[in-house]
Amino acid sequence: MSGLRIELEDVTARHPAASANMRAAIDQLSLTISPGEHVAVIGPSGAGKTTLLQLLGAALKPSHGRVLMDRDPVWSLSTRNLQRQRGQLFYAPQSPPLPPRQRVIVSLLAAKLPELSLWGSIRNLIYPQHVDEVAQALSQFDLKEKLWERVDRLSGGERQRVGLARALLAPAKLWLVDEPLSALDPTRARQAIATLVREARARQVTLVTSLHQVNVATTEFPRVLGLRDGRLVFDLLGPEVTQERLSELYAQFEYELAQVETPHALHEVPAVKREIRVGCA
Ligand SMILES: Nc1ncnc2c1ncn2[C@@H]1O[C@H](COP(=O)(O)OP(=O)(O)OP(=O)(O)O)[C@@H](O)[C@H]1O
Repeated sequence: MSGLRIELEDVTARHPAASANMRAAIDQLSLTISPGEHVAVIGPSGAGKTTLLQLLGAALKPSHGRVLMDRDPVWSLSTRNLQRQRGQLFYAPQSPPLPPRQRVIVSLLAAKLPELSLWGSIRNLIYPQHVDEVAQALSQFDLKEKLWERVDRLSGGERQRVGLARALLAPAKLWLVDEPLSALDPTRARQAIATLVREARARQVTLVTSLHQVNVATTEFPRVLGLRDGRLVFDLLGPEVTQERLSELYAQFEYELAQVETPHALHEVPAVKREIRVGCA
């Protein structure tokens, strides 16, 4: 399966709940992402990173401009064809909405739904299939022992990694991953992103990830987009993202940049920190 080509043509977007006097969340943005490309999106809080991923995933309709997937303008497609296009995407939100009482295995199998028949989907809920495939995906994120665990008995970091492991099961040509490292300590974060990038490359899928960890973006991703106030400040190769460029992008938000761990600090992290445990039943 090869990756999806995706284009934004002069796109402006507002959230339906945003007040009328608020600036557009994405403002006149044009962009082409080639099949199989790996792109990181960085920028201060509120820059529009999540909104950009929602636009790329045809989850938010632009108020102006066009979104094209494999050259098809998605918002001109019939409902059926739009659904078919969406079936080619995998979207991992920052906090994966995993049903609390569900087993991890069932949560991962849900990612396969676009390729399963109705009967296959129902059967999977009652008698989970593809156990080896799910175990393999979990082991990539060091979670193999959690296969039959309930989702609400996982830590925040484990839930986030389960959310990422779902990508490996999805029959998708485009992975859109929103801040995948927010609940992970630096060591786990580095492992998780390396796995994501490696598996995306092996499958030739297009990967777009928003990140707060600037050093991870510039070292792991060949292309880095700098977003601020809904506008593209830069579109550069990873090594071209200099300190000056970052200072410009994060001006007045330097404290966000300061919180991002440096590659040097990464080596100093001695061990995996405890991850926050949430929602224990
Ligand atoms: N559901 C929503 N309703 C109304 N406004 C929204 C909504 N989601 C985001 N916005 C607004 O759109 C703008 C861009 O938000 P977005 O979440 O895309 O930024 P971000 O770069 O992902 O931020 P963060 O790094 O904090 O997650 C912000 O001004 C935000 O307040």
